Amino acid sequence: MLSAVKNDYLTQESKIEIEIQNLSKIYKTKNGSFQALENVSLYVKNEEFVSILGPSGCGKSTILRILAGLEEHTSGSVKVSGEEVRGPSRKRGMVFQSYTLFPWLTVRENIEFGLKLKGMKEKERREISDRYLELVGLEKFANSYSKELSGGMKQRVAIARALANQPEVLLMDEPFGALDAQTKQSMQKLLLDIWKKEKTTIVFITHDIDEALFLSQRIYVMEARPGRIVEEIDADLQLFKDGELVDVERFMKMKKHIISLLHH
Ligand SMILES: Nc1ncnc2c1ncn2[C@@H]1O[C@H](COP(=O)(O)OP(=O)(O)OP(=O)(O)O)[C@@H](O)[C@H]1O
Repeated sequence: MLSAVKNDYLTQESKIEIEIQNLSKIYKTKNGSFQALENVSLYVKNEEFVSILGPSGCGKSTILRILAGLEEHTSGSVKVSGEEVRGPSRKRGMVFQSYTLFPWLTVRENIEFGLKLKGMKEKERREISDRYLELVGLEKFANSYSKELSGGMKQRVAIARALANQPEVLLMDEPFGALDAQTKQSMQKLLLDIWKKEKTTIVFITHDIDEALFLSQRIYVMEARPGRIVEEIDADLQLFKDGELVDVERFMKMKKHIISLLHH
């Protein structure tokens, strides 16, 4: 069982980008209140890819919304880059499961949206959108509208849009949850490539064990009622090579262990 932040990370070289200490969240409801999170503590190092895995309703999205500054917490401390989170910030990019592109804007305009808001000049915006269009392989669709794209393509635009703002952390809430298995797999591979190239710190929410093991360096496993972290798992174990599972035995062992935690 792990209910507190590991202490040994303080001795490691990488800087801590996200630090959550004893986070609790109580929602006010019609009939009173509902405790969604209890004493959640976790950390994410700079350039790390960390997943939060847990059953439906355990509070994964609540953690992400709090990190994004979209939801207030009841108690505890939530710091990103050393600063207490007090509201939304462009330093934290979000990618949700449902496609949140502006339908009246082209792919390029969607990617440039935040940059335009910041007052960036067109030439500079264009250079950035070109770079991210290329990164997600959508150069040919720069002038298309959201309705002309497949689900996977829309998520690629959403990722490009989030990254174009140069966030310090990328918060991803089941971004591939609505995609078919094949598209999901290719998106996972693309995301890993992007993460390696861009060196972004990523917090990834999922209830899919295979996905968490494939993508993450570390996984926080949660249980529900109230939402708590039950274990922190080191997943960075060369289970995969070039996107293919190479250590089947170890993978199955870890998967079984996580299933036992989820059914605990
Ligand atoms: N605004 C709200 N008011 C009251 N209760 C809420 C609110 N938002 C979430 N909850 C409750 O808090 C709990 C955690 O919700 P949350 O969406 O964070 O879970 P989750 O793990 O992301 O679930 P899923 O995987 O299904 O998206 C759930 O029981 C949910 O019903």
